[in-house]
Amino acid sequence: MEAFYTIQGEGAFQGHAAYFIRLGGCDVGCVWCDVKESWEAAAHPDTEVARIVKDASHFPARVAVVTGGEPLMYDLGELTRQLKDKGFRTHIETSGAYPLSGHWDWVCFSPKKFKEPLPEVAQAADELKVIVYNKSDFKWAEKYEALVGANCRLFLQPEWSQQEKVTPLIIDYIKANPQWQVSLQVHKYLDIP
Ligand SMILES: C[S@@+](CC[C@H](N)C(=O)[O-])C[C@H]1O[C@@H](n2cnc3c(N)ncnc32)[C@H](O)[C@@H]1O
Ligand SMILES: Nc1nc2[nH]cc(C(=O)O)c2c(=O)[nH]1
Ligand code: SF4
Ligand SMILES: [Mg+2]
Repeated sequence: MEAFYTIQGEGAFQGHAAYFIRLGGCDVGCVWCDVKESWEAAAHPDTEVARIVKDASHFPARVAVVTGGEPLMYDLGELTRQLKDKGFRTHIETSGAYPLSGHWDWVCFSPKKFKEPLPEVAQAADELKVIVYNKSDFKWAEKYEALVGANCRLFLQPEWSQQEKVTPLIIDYIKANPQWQVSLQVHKYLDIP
């Protein structure tokens, strides 16, 4: 759908320069999704994997973040192979609703109530990032905390439109459950992609 060089705004790599590769297509249907224009894969032109990787190589950072849409709707073996050949660390942002494919240095798993995630993705997660839209999402976070591995980093991220309401709840929750960290979408505050 698009690719852009920016600062990772969320989670464990927040603040690091990275090349984002956004794949079109998603049927998870999050009511608050901040890239609904990505949902319809056919609305975006196909791009050759080699073209994507060549474009990425023009920038100095060697972290590529594959996102979407839901990137695991595709077999990501070839894309990640070519990125690794060019020296990139490969990171993925996924809801975990489709089987894991590709070779990843970092898996950010953000499970959604709108489409059941697969346990194999929870097991592979390096980072669990739960979006908090209302207070029922803390129970949802705990459900997935129990499914990820022992070394998985744990983040709670306010849903953008609800941040004034839910950020104070997140702060109280993390003070009581210090294994969790807060993740803010800093690119939105910085007004960068
Ligand atoms: C647009 S999604 C694309 C990747 C994948 N479909 C997923 O949901 O993980 C990228 C990240 O943005 C988060 N996100 C989407 N809409 C959001 C919103 N309104 N507020 C906060 N985070 C949001 C998702 O949870 C995910 O972690
Ligand atoms: N700067 C920036 N950081 C991000 N982290 C995850 C994003 C995503 O949409 O997957 C994202 C994004 O869209 N922009
Ligand atoms: S899974 Fe990701 S891309 Fe799909 S609707 Fe939800 S937030 Fe948007
Ligand atoms: Mg985004």
